[in-house]
Amino acid sequence: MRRRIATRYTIEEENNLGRDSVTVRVPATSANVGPGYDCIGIAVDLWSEVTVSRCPEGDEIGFEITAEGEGADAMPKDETNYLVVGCKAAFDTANKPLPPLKYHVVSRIPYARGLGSSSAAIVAGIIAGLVLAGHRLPCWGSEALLQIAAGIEGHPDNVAPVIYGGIQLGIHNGTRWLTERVANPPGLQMIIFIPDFVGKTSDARGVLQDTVSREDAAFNIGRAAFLVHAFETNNLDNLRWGAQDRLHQPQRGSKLYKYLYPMIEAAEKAGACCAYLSGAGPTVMALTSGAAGDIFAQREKERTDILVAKAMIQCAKDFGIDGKLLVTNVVSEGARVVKVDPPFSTGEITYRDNI
Ligand SMILES: Nc1ncnc2c1ncn2[C@@H]1O[C@H](COP(=O)(O)OP(=O)(O)O)[C@@H](O)[C@H]1O
Ligand SMILES: N[C@@H](CCOP(=O)(O)O)C(=O)O
Repeated sequence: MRRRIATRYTIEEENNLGRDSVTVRVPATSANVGPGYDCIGIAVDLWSEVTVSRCPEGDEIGFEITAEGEGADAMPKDETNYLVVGCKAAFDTANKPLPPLKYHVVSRIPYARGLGSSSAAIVAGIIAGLVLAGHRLPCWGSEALLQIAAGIEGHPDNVAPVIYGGIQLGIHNGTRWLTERVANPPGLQMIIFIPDFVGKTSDARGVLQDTVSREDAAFNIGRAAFLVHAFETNNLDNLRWGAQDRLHQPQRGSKLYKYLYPMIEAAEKAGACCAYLSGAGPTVMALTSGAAGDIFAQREKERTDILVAKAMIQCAKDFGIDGKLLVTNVVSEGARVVKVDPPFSTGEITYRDNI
């Protein structure tokens, strides 16, 4: 049963009290957009939900992680799970000991496929921990949540869009992580081929050389500028050039994912604005434009998603790779609390979803 916090507290005081249970929704993300290795990422309209609750008094099981959906069996069920790592970081920040907690994940983000399941878990854990601990972070100008999350993950291209949604440009300025939102052109769709096999980011980072030539660096700088300009000006024809990369795709393509360049070529030939390796792979992401409102209400001859999807599926077949094809959108909103006990809403103020 939902308990309410006694009315002797002001709303501000009440919101800073710890909670018993919280549910956080976190989006998938597509990092390394084209040349944006370790810095440009996009939030994907595909969400997991994590509930973290304090163990009730007298509970004999104590700490527990349960999961359903994508990667439910494979994900760690001990303190190495990023949900716990994130939650612990939040309690550390609040200067409070981590209490025994129960974690339940409804996982819809494909596990270790290049769609940011690990960053989603880190951010969900941090937000859940902050709410349970009743601790508020400064955000405007200092973006403390980003500092904690990127500090754990080591790069901002997944965690920034998980937190803020949309298309994010993240850097480290030597002291702290910064991220900025880039315009999300209306009608952009994501056509995503997700192979059935796992590709761990740690392994895929291992195939990259430590140095790059001046020519390749210049190539990527120009492409990254073109990419951001294309998003900002809605000049989607330029995404084709803006998504080209020499920093990680050629290495990962030749050593790990032979289908990568043929699939990019097939998607672009079928009408995609661009295609690239999502995160560290094995997923391939194609972006198409022209979705007007709900795509199912749009005339098929005006849609490119079906042709691009078919071309990517055919390419996977040619390479003997099983997988699934998902069509979804860029999402402008990031992680959020969807349920909390006791709730934040009072008799006076009701928050979205009545949380
Ligand atoms: N809650 C979690 N969800 C997903 N991955 C987790 C979680 N906790 C720890 N991990 C680790 O993160 C790895 C997945 O991350 P990664 O290889 O970067 O792929 P992804 O692209 O899905 O983020 C797993 O192999 C696992 O070792
Ligand atoms: N910049 C990182 C991105 C990893 O993304 P993921 O979704 O595969 O975890 C890298 O290339 O290693």
